[in-house]
Amino acid sequence: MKQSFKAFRLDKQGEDFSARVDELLLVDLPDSEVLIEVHYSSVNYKDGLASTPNSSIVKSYPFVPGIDLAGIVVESKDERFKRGDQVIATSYEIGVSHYGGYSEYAKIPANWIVPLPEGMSLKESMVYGTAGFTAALSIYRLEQVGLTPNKGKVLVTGASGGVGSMAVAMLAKSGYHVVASTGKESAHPFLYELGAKEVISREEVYEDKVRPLDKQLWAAAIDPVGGQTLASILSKINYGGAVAVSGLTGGTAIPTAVFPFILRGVSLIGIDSAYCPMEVRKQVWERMTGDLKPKSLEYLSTEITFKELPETLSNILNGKIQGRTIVRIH
Ligand SMILES: C=CC(=O)SCCNC(=O)CCNC(=O)[C@H](O)C(C)(C)COP(=O)(O)OP(=O)(O)OC[C@H]1O[C@@H](n2cnc3c(N)ncnc32)[C@H](O)[C@@H]1OP(=O)(O)O
Ligand SMILES: NC(=O)C1=CN([C@@H]2O[C@H](COP(=O)(O)OP(=O)(O)OC[C@H]3O[C@@H](n4cnc5c(N)ncnc54)[C@H](O)[C@@H]3O)[C@@H](O)[C@H]2O)C=CC1
Repeated sequence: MKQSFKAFRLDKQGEDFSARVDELLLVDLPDSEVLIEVHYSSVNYKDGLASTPNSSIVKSYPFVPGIDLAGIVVESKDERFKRGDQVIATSYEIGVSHYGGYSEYAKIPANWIVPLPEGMSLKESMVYGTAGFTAALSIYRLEQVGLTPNKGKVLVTGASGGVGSMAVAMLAKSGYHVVASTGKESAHPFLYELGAKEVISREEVYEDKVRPLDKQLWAAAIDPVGGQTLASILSKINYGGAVAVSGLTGGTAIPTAVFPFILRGVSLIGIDSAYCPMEVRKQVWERMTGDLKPKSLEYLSTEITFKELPETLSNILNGKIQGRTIVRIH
């Protein structure tokens, strides 16, 4: 093992903010049971937020962001893991208050680690990353309240992004009629290729007004956008349908009324990937190697290195990313 290693580190002293690749020592890492040689990480919207000077995500500096990582165990003080094991670590406090994946090495609490499922490579696990896990968890939760392909069309918003594109590909793989909504005309061929049956504009979901109830269009929706888009979706969901909301790229306030809930029995399901219980987490990761695995995972992702991180983190906040971006670390 090298004496020092590379990590993308944020620092803030007063008003001076910096984000650059630094040399770190093992003693710089937070003390945790499992030392991992990181092979891949990924770029999520939350990583973009974390890497801004006035972030609502990172509470203290210096800090290494990256909410996702996959790699090989170097040493472990916990008997559940041993040297050479291939593992995934996403969520919890990783990349939030615990040094994250943009680092050649990471020390992670054993309770936060998922063994790499059989049949999945480290690289594939990061093409999924938190975004893919969130899409899969959304499907899992919608199916728990009765969603099946014969119930009708399923809307996916923010469809060109990480959670959105993963949701389109996984739903299509499972036989759903997917309606993908995007603000980017250039993303239409990509979304059809992922398996969307229809691609619609953002305005076809929300234009400028939310009606208390509207025409019933979709059996369910996966919504990483939130805000007025979510309010509008709720008014257009079929009787007895459900919406799984995970994100806030379109805003945090939801100007809705009680009518979809009390007159159509619509359910609003909150999706949290960060503290999703380990038992459910493992089941969802297993499904991503099986029935939910899209036909071409590679097609969904772009690979970058440390060098391209600053630009990519800024681009994801500006809606300029298509699909998933993985970061090759080792
Ligand atoms: C991959 C996942 C995602 O992408 S999720 C989307 C990205 N996340 C965010 O944008 C959340 C960033 N956080 C905030 O903007 C704020 O913390 C807040 C608006 C959620 C609340 O801010 P406020 O200033 O009102 O209060 P506190 O920060 O002091 O928190 C109040 C209370 O809530 C607990 N809390 C804060 N963040 C989280 C969280 N992410 N998950 C669960 N709980 C959270 C915090 O600990 C406080 O509880 P307390 O019991 O008082 O400790
Ligand atoms: N609840 C949870 O556990 C998780 C939440 N998230 C949240 O989900 C959202 C998406 O995350 P990623 O897929 O990583 O980001 P992303 O940047 O890859 O995708 C975001 C998508 O939203 C679209 N978008 C941006 N502004 C919009 C608007 N005003 N109206 C409609 N669409 C808009 C973008 O064009 C893009 O397609 C973020 O808010 C993120 O914080 C992501 C993962 C886990």
